Amino acid sequence: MNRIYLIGFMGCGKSAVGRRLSFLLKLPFYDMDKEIVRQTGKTIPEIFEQHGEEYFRGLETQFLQNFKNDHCIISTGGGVTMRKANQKIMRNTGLVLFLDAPFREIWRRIHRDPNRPIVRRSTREEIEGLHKDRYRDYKQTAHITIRTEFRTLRQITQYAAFQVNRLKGE
Ligand SMILES: Nc1ncnc2c1ncn2[C@@H]1O[C@H](COP(=O)(O)OP(=O)(O)O)[C@@H](O)[C@H]1O
Ligand SMILES: O=C(O)C1=C[C@@H](OP(=O)(O)O)[C@@H](O)[C@H](O)C1
Ligand SMILES: [Mg+2]
Repeated sequence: MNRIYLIGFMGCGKSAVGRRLSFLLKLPFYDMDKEIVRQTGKTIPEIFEQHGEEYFRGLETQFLQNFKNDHCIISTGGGVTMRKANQKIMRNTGLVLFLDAPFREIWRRIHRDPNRPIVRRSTREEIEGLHKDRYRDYKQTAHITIRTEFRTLRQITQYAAFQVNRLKGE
């Protein structure tokens, strides 16, 4: 339980909250997407275009299987819960926080972002369907669900830190 994983749909705030939470809790921060970009030397869109989504999903699992650091915060990619093996690794090696943001807010944040290949190739309806399809996996993988609606990044970060300290008995 030494790691803190942030899970949730694209645009829910995993990377933004993860960075802030690492500062607040004085823990190292890793963004899974950025680690994959660093390891491959390719952007996420390039990996999708050159190797396909399934190859990218394998890189996510490899990251979780090979990652050795403890006492850190890891912001995952929004699709990491698609594989049960990934769910199991996260639940067994850390505290999993699900950032549960409303779809209309998610769409406002991501619909123009060129760095999310799944958004670029999909309609709003398809992305909303993906959000619905993945919701149960997020809930089942998480130890704690944090609803982000009507909360600022600062409030979400402080609440996440409170929950982490509460569960760690500090
Ligand atoms: N609670 C929030 N309030 C306002 N903006 C937010 C909030 N959470 C995330 N954002 C913004 O939304 C965008 C997507 O956030 P990001 O952390 O990249 O999401 P994820 O890593 O979950 O895909 C970023 O520009 C981020 O600053
Ligand atoms: O939801 C997904 O399948 C994905 C989410 C992305 O990360 P963010 O959730 O940080 O956007 C990134 O891993 C990739 O584009 C696939
Ligand atoms: Mg992110």
